[in-house]
Amino acid sequence: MSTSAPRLQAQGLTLCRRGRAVVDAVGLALPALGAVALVGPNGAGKSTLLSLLAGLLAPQAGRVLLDGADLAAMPVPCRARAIGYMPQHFAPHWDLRVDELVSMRLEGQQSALDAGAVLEQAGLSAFAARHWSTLSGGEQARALLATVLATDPPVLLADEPGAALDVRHRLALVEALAARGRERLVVVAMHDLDLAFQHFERVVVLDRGRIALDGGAHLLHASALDAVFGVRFERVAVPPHTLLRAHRLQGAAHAD
Ligand SMILES: Nc1ncnc2c1ncn2[C@@H]1O[C@H](COP(=O)(O)OP(=O)(O)OP(=O)(O)O)[C@@H](O)[C@H]1O
Repeated sequence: MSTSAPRLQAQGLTLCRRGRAVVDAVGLALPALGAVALVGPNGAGKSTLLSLLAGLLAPQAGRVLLDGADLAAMPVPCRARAIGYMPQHFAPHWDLRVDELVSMRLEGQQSALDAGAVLEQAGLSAFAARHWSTLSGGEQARALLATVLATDPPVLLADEPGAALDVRHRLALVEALAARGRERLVVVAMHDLDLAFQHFERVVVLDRGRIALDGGAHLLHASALDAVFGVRFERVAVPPHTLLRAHRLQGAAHAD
């Protein structure tokens, strides 16, 4: 991962919900190039942190800097061009055709591709004339990601983009995102720890709103990983990788 000046930076980022900090004084420096996986148990604050980094939520304390400038003070169109955001759930108000929806999302963005080309690249041409609501969750996710990628944002923040994908498409997606990290900054919230450690050069582990671990594949061996997820991980050597097999802790309840 590059050591140049951060492209995106979180400083003391805090957001409270129902009197509890769900993102708690998070500091993070993310360079212009790199693929970062954001992992953590359910409710750890991954989606909230991504929304804060995208400027979609305003923090109660702290700030986000994009190329050193305060994101909150930046006009929304500038943010929208700089930061591509793929939400966990996307349901348009209007049930448009897939090609209409992709066209609308490309409007005003500097994309060299039109909707037809975006859908073709994603292997989704056959869905162009279908209404969005008739696509499966995985087909929607693939169309959405292809659309976001077509706008080529310097920063891409994706919230569990592979959650609805079958194993082949999930692998293709993770490989594409990791490859994109060689040219741009990509931050992906995800649950699959094996994919995160195998494909992403940096893994940020969030626990109850705080960064518990932040580093490369060596974190696989950190005992803190077991504590964060409330399981015992068996490290299984499958050269060249180490895979994690989770075992439930006997007789110990993990506090949520
Ligand atoms: N609108 C809201 N109102 C109240 N609490 C919220 C709201 N949105 C999120 N939360 C709470 O904030 C915490 C963090 O939620 P967040 O969605 O960021 O977690 P996450 O790590 O993305 O979880 P998951 O892996 O389950 O998607 C959770 O405890 C959640 O219940």
